[in-house]
Amino acid sequence: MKWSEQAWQAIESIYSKIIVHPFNQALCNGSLTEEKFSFYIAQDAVYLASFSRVLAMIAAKAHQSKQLLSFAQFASTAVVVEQSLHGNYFEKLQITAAQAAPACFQYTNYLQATVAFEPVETAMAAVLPCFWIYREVGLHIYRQQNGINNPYKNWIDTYAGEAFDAAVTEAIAICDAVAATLTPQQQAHMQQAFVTASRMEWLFWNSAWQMEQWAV
Ligand SMILES: Cc1ncc(CN)c(N)n1
Repeated sequence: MKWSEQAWQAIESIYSKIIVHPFNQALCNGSLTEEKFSFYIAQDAVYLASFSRVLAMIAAKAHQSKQLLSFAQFASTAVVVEQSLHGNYFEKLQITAAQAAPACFQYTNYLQATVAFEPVETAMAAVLPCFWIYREVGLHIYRQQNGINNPYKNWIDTYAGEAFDAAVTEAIAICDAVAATLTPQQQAHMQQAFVTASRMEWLFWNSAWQMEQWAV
C-alpha cells in the first residue's frame, strides 16, 4: 500500500468530523453568516501568509530539483491564487486584517517549527492536509450544490477546481515518492505529521465557527 493510502486511512475519522462540522455544513448549504465567513477569511489570510513561506522553505530544502520546482510553484499559487481569492472577499465583505486567533497561531507555528527542525519529508507530510483535505472538502461541497445560489461559490470553485486538483495530486505523488525511499520509522514520522496537521485543520474550522478569541 502506498504511504498516502495509509496516511489517509489514519485520518479518516478526522476527515469525517471535518465534513460534518457545522461550519462546513453551513458553507455547503449557503447559510453560513457573513460574520463567520469573514472571520474565517481574515484568519485564513494570516494562515496563507505563513503557509506560502513554509512551502518556499520546503522548496529550498527539497532533495531533488523537480520537487523544488513543485513546491516553489505551490508557494506561488498560495500567494497568487488563494490570496487573491481572499482579496476579493476582503473587498466585498469589507474585512479588515486580523491577528492570529489561537487555532491559526497553533497551526502556523506548528508548520514553521516542522519545516525548521524536522527532516524535509516530514514537512512535506505536514503540509499535505492543507492540500488534500481542502480538495476533498471543496469537492464534497461542490457535489452537494444542486443549483443552490451559494454566496461562497468562488471559494467552493477554487478548491473543487481542476488547477487545485492537479496541485494536490502532485503533492501526494511527491510524498509517496519520497516515502518510498525511507525507513518504516521515517515513514511513520511523516504519518504522524500528517495526522497532527489534519487535527489542526479541524481546529481551524472550529475556530472560525466559534469566532475564537484569546481568553486573556
Ligand atoms: C487552514 C487552511 N488549510 C488549507 C488551505 C488550503 N491551502 C487553506 N486555505 N487554509
